[in-house]
Amino acid sequence: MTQDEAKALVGKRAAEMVESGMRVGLGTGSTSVAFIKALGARVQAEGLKIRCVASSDSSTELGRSLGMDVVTLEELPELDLYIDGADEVAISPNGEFYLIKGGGAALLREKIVASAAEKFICVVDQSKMVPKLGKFPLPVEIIKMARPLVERRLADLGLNPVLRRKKDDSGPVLTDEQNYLLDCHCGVIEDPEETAAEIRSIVGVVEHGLFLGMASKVLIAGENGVEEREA
Ligand SMILES: O=C[C@H](O)[C@H](O)[C@H](O)COP(=O)(O)O
Repeated sequence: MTQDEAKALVGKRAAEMVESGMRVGLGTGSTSVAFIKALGARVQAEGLKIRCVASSDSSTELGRSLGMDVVTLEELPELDLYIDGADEVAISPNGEFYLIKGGGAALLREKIVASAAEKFICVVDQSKMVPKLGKFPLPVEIIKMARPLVERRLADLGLNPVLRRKKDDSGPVLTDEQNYLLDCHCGVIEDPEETAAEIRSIVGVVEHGLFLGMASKVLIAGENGVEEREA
């Protein structure tokens, strides 16, 4: 199975978990695109009645293009379910899911929408499962003018921050909230709770990509189909 096939499979399985009447948070990234497409297909084929809030402008546009009712968090402040991908998933010593998110620059809105939901189901392919977080650079969203200060503080913590630039190198990536991203090449994160607290304490940091204990279920697509794991 290719990675794209795995994403399509897990996206479809997640879409099957949505019931009519639900208020649903839409994630961002390629796995979430597979989920949103599968959910849109159900809305069109079955007339599923759902209302959604999306975690990025791109997911808002995709959902609406598929005929889904995508509104703002102001209009729909409480959600039943949030479904989104991750860049890495590890299991903490006490059985919680630890995630790194933000590879698609949407971590801030993702954390906000996930926090508004009663339940967060994470959808990944097998390649995202790791024993410990940190191979994938940890994204940190920062206020633009604070960059020199935050970079220095993150470097002092040994987190090796690098400003994320556009693929064509025409300038820094801006998030939907018009902030910069620093990707921290920290290597293995031994204590994610401590790292999260250290990063959070730096003035100018808006949010970081550690989602600790937020997802209650992870759907993992692999050669044998989709495995479900509960926290
Ligand atoms: O900012 C983006 C998100 O956190 C994505 O959910 C994450 O990067 C995973 O994306 P993908 O499903 O494309 O691997």
